Amino acid sequence: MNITIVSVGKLKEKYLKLGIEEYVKRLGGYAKIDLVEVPDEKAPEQLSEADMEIVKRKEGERILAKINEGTYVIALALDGKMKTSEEMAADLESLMTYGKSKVAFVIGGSLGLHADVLKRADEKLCFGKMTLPHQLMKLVLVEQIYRSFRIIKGEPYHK
Ligand SMILES: C[S@@+](CC[C@H](N)C(=O)[O-])C[C@H]1O[C@@H](n2cnc3c(N)ncnc32)[C@H](O)[C@@H]1O
Repeated sequence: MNITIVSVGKLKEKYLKLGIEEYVKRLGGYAKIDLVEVPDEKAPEQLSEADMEIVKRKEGERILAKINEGTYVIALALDGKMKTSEEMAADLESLMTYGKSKVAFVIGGSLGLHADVLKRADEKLCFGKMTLPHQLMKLVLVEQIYRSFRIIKGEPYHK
């Protein structure tokens, strides 16, 4: 499976970089993982609704430019569907079974994802009701993708 994770903004914190690199390395035996970062749009604290829409739209256009046709898109969103790790593994396995071997996970910037990205998405996935910073979200996501492959392969993984 070819997995792309498209996220907004550059990952700066070393501890997150190291954690993500570790899981990407572990995933190497199961899937090809590409991490794509698109530039974030500068967004001052006080923005009108119209300005927020502009920021999200610009970031959204950059995200969509990185997604090829035929790719199955999973947008990470707070109003998405919550799954257990076993359900996520089963869903990834059925995507592979039905020939959907290119999957892109998309993580929004500080204002979230634009409606156009959500429209392009085949599903929306939620990791719980709490908002995580997008860079930490990326670490949690790669760990869960790794866990999914361990579950798919029936390999031991601490609970
Ligand atoms: C800081 S959050 C943005 C919060 C923004 N207010 C919103 O409603 O989307 C940045 C991104 O991280 C992802 N994210 C953060 N927490 C999440 C969660 N619990 N479940 C799924 N995605 C999450 C989403 O992709 C979100 O767009």
